[in-house]
Amino acid sequence: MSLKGPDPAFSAESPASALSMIEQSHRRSTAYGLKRNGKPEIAPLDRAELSLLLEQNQVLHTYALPVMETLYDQIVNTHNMVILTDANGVIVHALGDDDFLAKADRVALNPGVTWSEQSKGTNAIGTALAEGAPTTIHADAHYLSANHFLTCSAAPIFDHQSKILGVLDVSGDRGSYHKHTMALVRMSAQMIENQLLTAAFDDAVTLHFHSRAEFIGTLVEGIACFTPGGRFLSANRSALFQLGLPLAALHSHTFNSLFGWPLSALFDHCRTAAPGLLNLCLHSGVRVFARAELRLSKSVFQHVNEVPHVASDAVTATSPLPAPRRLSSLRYLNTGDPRMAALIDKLNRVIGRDIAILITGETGTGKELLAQAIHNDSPRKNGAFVAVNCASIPETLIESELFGYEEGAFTGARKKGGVGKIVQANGGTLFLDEIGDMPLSLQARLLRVLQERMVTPLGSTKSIAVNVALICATNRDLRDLIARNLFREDLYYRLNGLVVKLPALRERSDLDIIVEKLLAEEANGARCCTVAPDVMAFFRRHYWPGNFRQLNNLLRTAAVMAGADRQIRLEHLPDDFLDDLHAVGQAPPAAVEEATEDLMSPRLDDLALTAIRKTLDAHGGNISATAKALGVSRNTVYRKLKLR
Ligand SMILES: Nc1ncnc2c1ncn2[C@@H]1O[C@H](COP(=O)(O)OP(=O)(O)OP(=O)(O)O)[C@@H](O)[C@H]1O
Repeated sequence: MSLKGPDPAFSAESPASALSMIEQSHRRSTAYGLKRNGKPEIAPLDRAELSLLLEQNQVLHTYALPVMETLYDQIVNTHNMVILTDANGVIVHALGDDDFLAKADRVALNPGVTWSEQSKGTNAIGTALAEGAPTTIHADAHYLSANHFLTCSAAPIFDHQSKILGVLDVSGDRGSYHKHTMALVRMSAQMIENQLLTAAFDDAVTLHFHSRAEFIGTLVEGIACFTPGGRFLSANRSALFQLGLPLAALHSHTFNSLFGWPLSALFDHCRTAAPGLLNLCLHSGVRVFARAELRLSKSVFQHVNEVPHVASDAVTATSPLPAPRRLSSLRYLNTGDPRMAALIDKLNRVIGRDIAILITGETGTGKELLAQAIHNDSPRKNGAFVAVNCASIPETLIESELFGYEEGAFTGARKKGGVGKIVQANGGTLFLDEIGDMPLSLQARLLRVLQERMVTPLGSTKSIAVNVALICATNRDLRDLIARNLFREDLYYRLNGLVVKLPALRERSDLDIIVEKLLAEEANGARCCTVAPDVMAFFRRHYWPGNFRQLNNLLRTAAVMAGADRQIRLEHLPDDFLDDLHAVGQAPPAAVEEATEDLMSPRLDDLALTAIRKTLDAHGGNISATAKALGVSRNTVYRKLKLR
C-alpha cells in the first residue's frame, strides 16, 4: 500500500476533532513525564509473565487470531504488521512482514511490551484505549520521535458489556499509509466483537437480523441475545443502531417488546423441520429478516414464563392486568411524520429536567402511549409509571385513590389503609390522564402537592415527601374550562411546563407506515397482510375520529376477513365503515355541521362529549355504532368530536 493524496488524517474522525484529540493526547503524554526525544521504554515481560498474559487473554486471543490472519492476508507485503493487545495496551500477539518486523523490533512492537499512552505517549494503541474509539496516529503525530517512522491504525474491541477487552492495530512504515487501513481494522474489530458476543452466553436465544435478508450472516447483521425467558442480554453495534437504543436502555426490554413477537412463537418456529427466515417488525416500523439460534441448557418450557423484573414492576404499577409493553421509546413513535418528529425533538430536550408535560390531542391519538415512552426514555425509567384516569374514577374515590388514606379514614376504608397513586409513583412518573375531568375540589389539593412535594393521606396528620415527574393529558380545551371556572388557572400553569399536541391520524403524513406497522403487530410474527392501494386511498381520506384505536380495530377485523388472501381489499372492510366513507366523501364533517340539526344543547356539551368518547371507546372507534347507540346521527358525533 502506498501513501495516497495529501498528508493523512490523524484519526478516523473529522480532521478538526482529530487534531484536538491529538493535542489532548500530547498534553496527557507530557503530563506523564515523557520526553519527546526520550528513549521509549522497552521492558518486555519475561516468559512466565508472557504465558500468564496469554492465559488471561485466552478467549480474546482465540477469537481474534483467525481474524488477524485474514486481516494480515489483506495487507501482506505492505511493510505492516497486525497487533493484538490486552485492555492495558500490552501486546498479546503480532503478525508481520519480515522486513518490517526488523524495524518494528527497534521500537519493540513485540509481545509483552506495553503501548499504553503512559508508557509510549501518543500512539494508536494507547490513544484508542484512552479515547475508547478507533484512532489513527500517523508519523510525527506520535509523541515520541522514535516512533515518527510509524503509521498506525487501532480500534478497541469491546465485550458484551461494552467493556474494552483489548485493541486490534495495524502498524507500518509511515510510507505505507493507506486511508482504507482504518476501515479494515474497524471491520476486523467488529468481527471479533460479533464472535465474542455470540459465544458469551451458554444459555441464550440469539437473533441475527437485518432489513435485507442477504446481509444476515455478514458483518453488518444485527445480533441480539436474550435469556431463555426473553429478557434482553446484549447486542452488537449493528443491533443497537437498528433498534435505535443504547445498550443501557435495552436492558429493560424483552424479545417481545423489541420484536413484537412472543418468545414461545419463536421456539415454535425453530421447532419446524426447516425454519426459514422470520419476518419481524421493529417498533420503529422497520421490517427485518431474522434467523434465531437457540443455545439452551434446559427445556425452553421451563423458561417461557420468566418475566423481567423491570417490565413486571412497571406493569403492576400501571394496572392490575399486565398490559403488553409496546412502543416503549419516543424513537419508536417517530415513524416519519414531521409534526411527530418536531414534537419528539421538543420532548427529548425537556426529559429529565423536572418540567411538567401536558399532552393534548383527540381521543386515541396515543397520549398514554406517549407518556409511557417519555417515562421509559427518562432517567426515571426504572421507577414506576403510574397512570390515573381522572375521568374513569368516581369523583368520591379520586381523592383516596390519588392521595391514599389511613386505616379507618372513611367508612369502607381497608383495614391497613391504602397507598395513594402519587406515593406509588415516587421516584417515577405520575401520569394524570383526562386531567380536565378532575373535580374542582381536588384541583387545589393536587396543586398543593405539586408545589410542596408532600402528600398527606386522608385521615392522616403525617405528610410523605414525594418526588415524581408529572405528565398530564387531556383532549379537552383547558383554557375554555378555565374561562368557565371549571379548571383552576394556577393549576393549569403548574401543569403546562411543555405542552405538546399529538396530531390526529387524519393529519399524519405517515399513515402508510402506521398501517404497515399495526398489521405487522397484529400478525405477531407471521406473514402479515398488505392493504390494496384503493383501500389505502380511502384510509387517507377518512376522518378517523377514533384515531389509532379505531384504525387498530378496523385493521384487526379486516385482516381476519382477508384471511389467506393476505391483502385487505374493499370487500374486507366493515359495511358501516364503508357507509362512513361514503358519507364523508359526499359531505365532509365541516360542511355537514352546518346542515345538521343540533340534538344537544351547548350547555350539555361536556356531558355529551364524555358520553360520545366513552361510547366510541366501547365500540372500538366505530362512528356508526356510536351514533346508533346514542341515538344521534353520525354527523353529530363527528361534529362534537371535531369541536374539541
Ligand atoms: N403510534 C402508535 N402506534 C401504534 N399504536 C398506537 C399508537 N398510538 C396509540 N396507539 C394505540 O392506540 C390505542 C389508544 O392509545 P392511547 O390510549 O395512548 O390514546 P389516548 O390518546 O391516551 O386515548 P384517550 O384520550 O381515549 O385516553 C392504544 O391501543 C395504543 O396502543
